[in-house]
Amino acid sequence: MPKAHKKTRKLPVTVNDPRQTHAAVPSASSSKPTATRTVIRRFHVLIKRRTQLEKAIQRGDAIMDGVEPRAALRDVEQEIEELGGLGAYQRMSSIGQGNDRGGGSEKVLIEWLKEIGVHSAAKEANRKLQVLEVGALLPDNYASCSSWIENTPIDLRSRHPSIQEQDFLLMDEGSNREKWDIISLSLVVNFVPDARDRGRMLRLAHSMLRQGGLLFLALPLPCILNSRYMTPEYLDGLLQTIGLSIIKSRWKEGGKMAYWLLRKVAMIAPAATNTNMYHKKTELRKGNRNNFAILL
Ligand SMILES: C[S@@+](CC[C@H](N)C(=O)[O-])C[C@H]1O[C@@H](n2cnc3c(N)ncnc32)[C@H](O)[C@@H]1O
Repeated sequence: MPKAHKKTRKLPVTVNDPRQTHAAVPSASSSKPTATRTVIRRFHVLIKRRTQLEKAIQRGDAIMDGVEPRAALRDVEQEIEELGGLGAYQRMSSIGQGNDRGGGSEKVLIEWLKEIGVHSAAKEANRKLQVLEVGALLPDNYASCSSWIENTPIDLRSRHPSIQEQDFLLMDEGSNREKWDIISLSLVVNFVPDARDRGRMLRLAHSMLRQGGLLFLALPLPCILNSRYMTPEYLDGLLQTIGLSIIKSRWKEGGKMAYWLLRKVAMIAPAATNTNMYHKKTELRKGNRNNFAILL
């Protein structure tokens, strides 16, 4: 196994990650927050563009936005490669996590689980909660809770032997149905380039949670406060339609992150709500906004 890097070592963006645990994470000061955010944003743009171009190629489009899709896809893939690929994105994200949030978002989830009594109930029942952590950059985020949480970390690209390399969207729904007590989607839904795949991700999480199970969702705040297609109220309605009821939420104006704790409840009957508004993009706000959307 490659050696863990020292805490203070600076890494160029193109260097592949060492197999890290919490103990081996570079300090937050090892990369400037603005540089980190710029690279992360560029990755999101490139990954979205890649999906659009792949779809255009599948449709057989000769031209997309004035360019030949295959040539444009090659350029996008080259730029992703030059930035260091998914490995560099993950390393930047783990640094950004420290800079922006004072640590990983699992801290928020653990705090909430204690607040709502889930932690003491699990301890009393002497039963470990089965947690599926999607998009895990480190293998040991829940190590401090090992007496009451059994965590299964997965990611598209595993950075450690204990993290399963698995696309959540490709997990077998049948064998995972109602299997999990808690699923964490922290900064994962916004990584998914396609608005319908984001909705599919939330629906799949709902299906994989046991009745009364909990979904932890974390998004960059601009996804809900500065999007043309998304507001906190819209997200609430969409989640209710899926059968996810908000029991906790946290963000502050001017902050960077938004967090929700959602409970799996029965799905709202389609007649009781206007589900159509979640099937196609509807402009909810005008002006200089981003285009983040989730569609069912
Ligand atoms: C910005 S990082 C977030 C990491 C961490 N959860 C956090 O809150 O800081 C997003 C991670 O999600 C992973 N990811 C994105 N889509 C995924 C999917 N469909 N299945 C599994 N992992 C996924 C990416 O590979 C990346 O490592």
